[in-house]
Amino acid sequence: MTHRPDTAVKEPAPENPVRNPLSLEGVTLRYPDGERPLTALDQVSLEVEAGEMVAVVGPSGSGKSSLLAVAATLLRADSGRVAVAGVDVSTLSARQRTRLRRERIGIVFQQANLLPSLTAEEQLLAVARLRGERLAAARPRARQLLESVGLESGKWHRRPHQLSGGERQRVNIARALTGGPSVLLVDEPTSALDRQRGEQVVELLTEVTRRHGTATVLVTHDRRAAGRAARVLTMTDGRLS
Ligand SMILES: Nc1ncnc2c1ncn2[C@@H]1O[C@H](COP(=O)(O)OP(=O)(O)OP(=O)(O)O)[C@@H](O)[C@H]1O
Repeated sequence: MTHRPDTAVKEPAPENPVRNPLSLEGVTLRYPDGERPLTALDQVSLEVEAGEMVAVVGPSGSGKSSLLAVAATLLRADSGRVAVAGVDVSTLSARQRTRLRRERIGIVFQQANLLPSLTAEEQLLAVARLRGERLAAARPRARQLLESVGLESGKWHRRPHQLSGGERQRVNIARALTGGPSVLLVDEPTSALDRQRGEQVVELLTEVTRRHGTATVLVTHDRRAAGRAARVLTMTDGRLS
């Protein structure tokens, strides 16, 4: 059986993107570390526009993942302002932050953190269900997304262990796009992949950013991958330049 995407289901219109999808102003983040707290982010400011991909490079321990965690509203900044889709996240309750994250932010981690017992399609449906979507609407959208990230329809019913690393990362990206996010945060998506597959995934991210109009932040050690971004910023000891 072949699965044809329902062409009546539209992607979020990139021509009508959210204004100010992601903005960080003078953000500082400290972790408790013995006597003196460790400053992981030091007055970091960053604005990413809809349809723009910004790469963040820098040595290990410089604060790249911390930046993503703060932008994802998973960690609260000690000072400064983080706004997602124009909303200052410090004004929100924990519940409102979770909702904002579900509705506005797509997150792609280093390893594709897929649920082992679910098929590719079910990974996306599980997210749609959390968002309260009906299966009848969610299924065609899930299939459209899987198709748009280049996963062949014959593989939509495979579980993660039956997919290659590159295919898993495609499912991971499709899952992150399920809610039609304004912001896409991506942490080292190529680290588990060989060079060719890594390049394909970065190519896919540039395409997704353009087509879905996301404000994308790509954290990577890979200078070549970073070169595909509109801007490349460097993190050094918690400072972004
Ligand atoms: N939960 C934590 N508690 C205390 N210190 C932490 C915690 N998480 C990270 N750090 C420290 O904060 C600094 C920044 O870490 P972060 O993970 O953001 O760096 P990174 O640039 O993403 O590194 P890598 O490239 O190795 O993933 C490091 O010095 C790290 O040891």
